[in-house]
Order: sequence, then structure tokens, then C-alpha cells
Amino acid sequence: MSAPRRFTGDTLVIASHNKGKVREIADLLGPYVATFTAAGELGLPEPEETGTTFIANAELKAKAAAAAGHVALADDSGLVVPALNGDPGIYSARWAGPAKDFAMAMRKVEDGLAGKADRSAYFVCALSLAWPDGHVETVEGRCHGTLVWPPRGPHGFGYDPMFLPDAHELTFGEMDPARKHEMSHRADAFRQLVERCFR
Ligand SMILES: O=c1nc[nH]c2c1ncn2[C@H]1C[C@H](O)[C@@H](COP(=O)(O)OP(=O)(O)OP(=O)(O)O)O1
Ligand SMILES: [Mg+2]
Repeated sequence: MSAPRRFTGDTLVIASHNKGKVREIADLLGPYVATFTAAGELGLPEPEETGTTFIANAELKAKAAAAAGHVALADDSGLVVPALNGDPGIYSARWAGPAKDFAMAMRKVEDGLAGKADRSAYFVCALSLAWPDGHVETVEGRCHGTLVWPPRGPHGFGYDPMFLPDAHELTFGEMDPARKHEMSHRADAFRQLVERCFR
């Protein structure tokens, strides 16, 4: 395996069209990067997520943005529910539909769990950093927990209000964002990526 490539520039393109994610990524990587710009601000299109894994989708989103000429970081993430055979998984955003209705998506998860004893779930976050010459560095982080109903808390985004991380009493939706950043799947992935590419 070749040595990891380090990020040496000062501007990083965040290849995501999800505002919640862009905010979390800028929080987590703030100490290491001078300037962030988001794919949407550069007018980059949202590529179709044709991969069958989180890693494949993170890499295709990062490579598509880097082709415009700047180092780009993509995040592909989702909620994996073993009792639903891994759904919504890579389809987590798509379950919320074009209106990004996560109240509906959470209800769909809860409906699927009706009568099932196993309410465990985990979030996955694949991060891919891509250079214009096609080089990529990719890591994957996880966070395990259980699903509660009804959803609780105003913070975060997506499925956060129904996700209770292991050994905690507050859902990601109830937690202060700084606490979520200490234990989330995204924090786990960023610890690995910072180690490889940013310090
Ligand atoms: O920390 C999280 N807390 C709650 N929900 C989360 C989280 N992380 C991912 N999720 C769920 C919702 C999100 O919409 C989907 C990711 O889907 P994913 O395709 O990676 O992102 P996206 O389509 O929202 O934006 P984009 O592809 O432009 O980065 O998984
Ligand atoms: Mg997406």
C-alpha cells in the first residue's frame, strides 16, 4: 500500500449539497483548513449516487467535484438497521424523498420495526478526499446505538431525533452539536482522515 497523500492546499471543496453535513464537516475540519467552499456555491451538479456501498458513493461524489480543479471532500453516510436487512443504508437520503421529509423517513423506519425486538442501528460515514489528478483517500466511521420512538430533540438533521447512541441518555437530536461531534460516525471517520491527510 502506498503512503497516504496529505492535503497541502488552503481551499477545500465540500462536495455535498446537504447543509447539515456541510456545517458539521466545517466544524470538524475547521482547525486544519483555511477556507471551505461548498459544491453548490461553485455551481457543481449533484452526481447520481450509483454505487452500491457508502465508500463507492463517497468516492464518486469526491471525484466528480475534484474534476473541476480543486481538492474535494465528499461524505456518504446513512443509517443501517439490521432488523430491516440494512435499510435504509445507502438509501437513507432517498427514503426522505425529493422534499427531504425526514419525519416521514423516520416513520417508515419505525413502521418497519413494528413487532421486532431488535431496535439496534448504526450510522456509517464514508469520507473520500479526491485530488484533480484522480488520487483518492477514503475512510469509514461508525456509531452504534438504538432507535427510539417518538423522535426527540431539535438539533442535528436527518434521523438524529430517533437515534440514541450506546451508553447515552440523549438522542443525537437532543444533544448539543459539540457532544454529537465527540462520538458520531462522522467524528470517527474524521479522526481517521485527519490522521492520514491533515496533520
Ligand atoms: O449524522 C447524521 N444524522 C442523521 N442522519 C444522518 C446523518 N448522517 C447521515 N444521515 C442520513 C440523512 C442523510 O440525508 C443521509 C445521507 O445521504 P447522503 O447521500 O450521504 O447525503 P445527502 O444526499 O443528504 O447529501 P450529499 O450526497 O449531497 O452529500 O443519511
Ligand atoms: Mg446524496
